[in-house]
Amino acid sequence: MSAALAQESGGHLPAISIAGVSMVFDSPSGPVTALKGIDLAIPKNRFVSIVGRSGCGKSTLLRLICGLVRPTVGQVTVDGMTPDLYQRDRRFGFVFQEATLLPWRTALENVALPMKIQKVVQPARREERARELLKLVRLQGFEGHYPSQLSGGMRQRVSIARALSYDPEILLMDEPFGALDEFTRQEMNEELVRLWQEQNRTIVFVTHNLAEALYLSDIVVVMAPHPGRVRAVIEVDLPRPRRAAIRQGGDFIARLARLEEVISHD
Ligand SMILES: Nc1ncnc2c1ncn2[C@@H]1O[C@H](COP(=O)(O)OP(=O)(O)OP(=O)(O)O)[C@@H](O)[C@H]1O
Repeated sequence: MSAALAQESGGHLPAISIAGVSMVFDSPSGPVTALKGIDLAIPKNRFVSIVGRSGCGKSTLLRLICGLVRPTVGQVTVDGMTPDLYQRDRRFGFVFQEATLLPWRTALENVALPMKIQKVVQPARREERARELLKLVRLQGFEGHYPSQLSGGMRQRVSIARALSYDPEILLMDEPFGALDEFTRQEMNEELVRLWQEQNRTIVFVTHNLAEALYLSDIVVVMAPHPGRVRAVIEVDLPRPRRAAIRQGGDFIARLARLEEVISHD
């Protein structure tokens, strides 16, 4: 466990513990070491971003956390259990870069669907809950719209509402705003900060955008490539609640410059 993060978790069981993890993939040109010697403890209810150059293993780390792949060496535990068990018992919420909505279902139906498939909410409550969630992401009035009738930002809001539908304690987000224009991206950042502040959840958020990582996070994990490893774990002690204007402040700009320096240290 990283000392900084262990301290951050106040000595309690972290939400996610990654201990001595290495991940080697077979490829036609030989083995690829995607991750090497990763030790990381992600505390409960914190917003943690993972940043780093392309190919440094950010997505692989997320896939290990949710049990989509198993480490070659080392151990991943989520709330004290294996990722598989956690996924079966409690479930992660996922949001990916592309809003993977079903085009033939309305926004309301897309949000309600996981509750139906996973039978986690009483049938009579599903529609009501889907409506509440769409309201939470400020999409009231768009319940009957199909994905093709929504903007990219709106589709990502539907994805977030859908990920929250079965009330996951841990939300895994892989470049969720990467395909959005800068203005919509900042708007979505503010929405996510608001949502996170209203609800207690652990969020692990992968991004290439350092300003986004700083603005959103309590902790930024900086990774380095070849092989993928943790270069630094940075605590972001900017006050909360955070408003968009904080990005123009000297404190924020100085932190951003330091973060850029750490990343470009290859
Ligand atoms: N299934 C796989 N088979 C072989 N190699 C893989 C596989 N998945 C990932 N890799 C390799 O592992 C390394 C890390 O990939 P990963 O996608 O985790 O990086 P990333 O930091 O998320 O990259 P990006 O920022 O470009 O999305 C890369 O060299 C990639 O080619």
